[in-house]
Amino acid sequence: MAPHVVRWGIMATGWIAEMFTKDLLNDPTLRDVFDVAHQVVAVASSSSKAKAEEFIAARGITTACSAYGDYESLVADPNVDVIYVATPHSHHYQNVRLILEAGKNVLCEKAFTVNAAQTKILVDIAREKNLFLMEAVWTRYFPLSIQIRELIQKGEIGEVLRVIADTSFGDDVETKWGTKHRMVNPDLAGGALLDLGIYSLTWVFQTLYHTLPRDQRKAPTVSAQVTPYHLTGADESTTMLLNFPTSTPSNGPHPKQSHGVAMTNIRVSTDPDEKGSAGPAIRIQGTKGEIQVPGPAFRPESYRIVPKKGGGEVREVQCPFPNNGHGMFWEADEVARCLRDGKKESEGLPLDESIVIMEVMDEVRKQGGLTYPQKIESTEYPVQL
Ligand SMILES: NC(=O)C1=CN([C@@H]2O[C@H](COP(=O)(O)OP(=O)(O)OC[C@H]3O[C@@H](n4cnc5c(N)ncnc54)[C@H](OP(=O)(O)O)[C@@H]3O)[C@@H](O)[C@H]2O)C=CC1
Ligand SMILES: O=C1OC[C@@H](O)[C@H](O)[C@H]1O
Repeated sequence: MAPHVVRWGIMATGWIAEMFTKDLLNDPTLRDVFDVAHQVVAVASSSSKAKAEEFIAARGITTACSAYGDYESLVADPNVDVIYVATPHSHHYQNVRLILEAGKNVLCEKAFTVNAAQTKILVDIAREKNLFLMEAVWTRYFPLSIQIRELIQKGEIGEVLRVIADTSFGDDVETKWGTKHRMVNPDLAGGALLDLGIYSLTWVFQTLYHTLPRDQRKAPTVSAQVTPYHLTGADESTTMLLNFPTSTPSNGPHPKQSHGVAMTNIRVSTDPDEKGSAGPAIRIQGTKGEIQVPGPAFRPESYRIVPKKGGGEVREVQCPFPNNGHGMFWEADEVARCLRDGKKESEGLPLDESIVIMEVMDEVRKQGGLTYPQKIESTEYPVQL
């Protein structure tokens, strides 16, 4: 049977838009996907039409593809099924709302928005208008993540009681990021938490929360420490301790709760010598053993199942990225299947889970005194940023 083809519009022409588009153009059959396929039919740049044209040419797109010099024209294009939003997180609320108001489906880069209030409004609008909406947390859709979630659900490592996840870059922050780059610029909702901490939280949530039946998923309590970057006030280091209550009785005498330790830092690294000497970026610890995942947390290539002493051999599982892909095609395949099947959200990251994670980040920011300019925290629409 012919694959279901989804027609994509790309909003913005920066780094991740390039990576995502390359993956859309990667032949799905080379990753054993035969039921869906992708076409890039429009690209919009807020800078100029020429920039969108250059992007299309540089990606080698030879099928019909419109170039727009503003985002409004993209959302009005009747040929587009779904728009991928690749602007800085400061702009996601305004951009996604523009798309939803125009009646189109959306895949929006992480972090979904600046705060939970913005996410909730977008979710409400998508639901009211019966549109598809998904936060583009690509890591969730890797076969590696799916396998690990299934192993946990099958009880491979027993009851999971603690997860430690780190997503940290050991950068010379002043030299590498200065004050204007989106990584550290408060006007663009910069900082470690929203950019990288979301991956540590993804690991904590996809193992301790998402693996439970929906009616047993409960928001965690949070305690956090935040260190501001002295030049801009955006966070350069955030450490979070999450406590998840569980409603099911434990299989032993231990307490009915699990802990997540989610860390992010842009001055010290998960992997300082880039040889893995520091050990796994993620440890998922259960009563029968643990699963270890070498970093980076956003794009791991392997994992290890380490049974408790006497429980069997250590097993190493490699999860390569087919055809030199970046790995974003798996989330795109998920979007295509949801659209084909008439689903309005993805099971891999339901909208209510995105909201809970945004609420956790709100609480972390509150405890750490991390604020952004009112203009980008606002739920007002439309606002020119
Ligand atoms: N999933 C992943 O692995 C990754 C996700 N990301 C996420 O993607 C988003 C974009 O990141 P990235 O591509 O690295 O960023 P870039 O700065 O490379 O690109 C952002 C693009 O957004 C558009 N834009 C619109 N308004 C502004 C503005 N005021 N300032 C800057 N850019 C603007 C520009 O495109 P134009 O001029 O064409 O409109 C710009 O090129 C972020 O939310 C980030 O968290 C980033 C990296 C990796
Ligand atoms: O989402 C991301 O993942 C990859 C990192 O290199 C990037 O800074 C971040 O935005």
